Amino acid sequence: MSVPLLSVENLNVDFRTRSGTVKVLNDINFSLPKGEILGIVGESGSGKSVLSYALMGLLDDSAEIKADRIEFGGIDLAGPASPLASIRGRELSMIFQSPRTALNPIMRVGRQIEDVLRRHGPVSRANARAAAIAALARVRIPDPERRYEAYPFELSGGMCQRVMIAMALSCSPSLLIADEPTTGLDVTTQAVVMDLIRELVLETRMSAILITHDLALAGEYCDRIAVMHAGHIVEVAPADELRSNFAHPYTKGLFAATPTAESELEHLASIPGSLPDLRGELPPCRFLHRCDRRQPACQTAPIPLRPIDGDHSVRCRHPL
Ligand SMILES: Nc1ncnc2c1ncn2[C@@H]1O[C@H](COP(=O)(O)OP(=O)(O)OP(=O)(O)O)[C@@H](O)[C@H]1O
Repeated sequence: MSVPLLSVENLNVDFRTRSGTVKVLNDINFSLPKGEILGIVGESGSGKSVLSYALMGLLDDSAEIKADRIEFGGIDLAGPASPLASIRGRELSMIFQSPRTALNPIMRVGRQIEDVLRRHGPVSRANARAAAIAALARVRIPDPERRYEAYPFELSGGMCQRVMIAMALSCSPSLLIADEPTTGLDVTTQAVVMDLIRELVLETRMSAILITHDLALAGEYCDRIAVMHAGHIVEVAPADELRSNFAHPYTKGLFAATPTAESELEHLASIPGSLPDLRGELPPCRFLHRCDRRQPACQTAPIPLRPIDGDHSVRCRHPL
């Protein structure tokens, strides 16, 4: 098997707060080959954004990050001399939800791209404008010379997200992390933005992590999907395998709650209960109190993510 672009082993993130330690991520393990799109899916509060911020080194000082290994392109990102700050924006890039708020409202979008190029890339002042226009053209923005001059408020939400993608890709990163990149966009624009991300991944052989609460979106655009619940990866599998052979009761619940072209609204089921409070003692299975398959053995630690078939792993004592 080829060496993955990113390997994460036993990543844990706690936050120190006035009301105690919040154990947000626990025993996170996954790897990402070159050219693959990995979806990270889970309901709100499951830890998807904290995971992406931890990988980007963007968590604030209240976060305590521990990992046995985070290796990116052969570089150790978990050690004390992590070069993360110097590769962020260049090798590792991120796009966020709400592109309009991520862009500077009083600066022309072309100049914002130029700034990124000049900060991270080998682009001279004389070439920056042409390079920024080329970056806009690459994300299929029509009439890029004219759009270079636009302010964010003059562009639609979909166009702003393309500008963000242009900025993120301007230095040809090896990994793009997209955190809910289509939130707030209408369905047609969502598809245009996701098609663009997929095309660019294929074109450049970069890898991508798509963070989303939308299992259907992940199923359509990702090669593999990791399902998160309350700070654990509870299941990971190739997208098709997950759809046809999900093994974790939480994944089953997520599928039952996900609309499809055929499903009718009244047949969608919500997942019972809510995420556990992440302060204080937590059971080894954080889904325990919501699960209709729980058994006494589910209270016995540890419950690791273990392979059940090829590239398919599950963290459950009593899988489906
Ligand atoms: N700075 C912080 N201090 C304490 N707890 C935090 C902090 N940041 C995040 N959390 C907690 O971490 C958990 C995971 O949050 P996160 O934002 O990663 O969830 P998410 O899955 O991305 O949700 P959403 O889809 O709503 O963005 C939540 O319980 C949240 O309250």
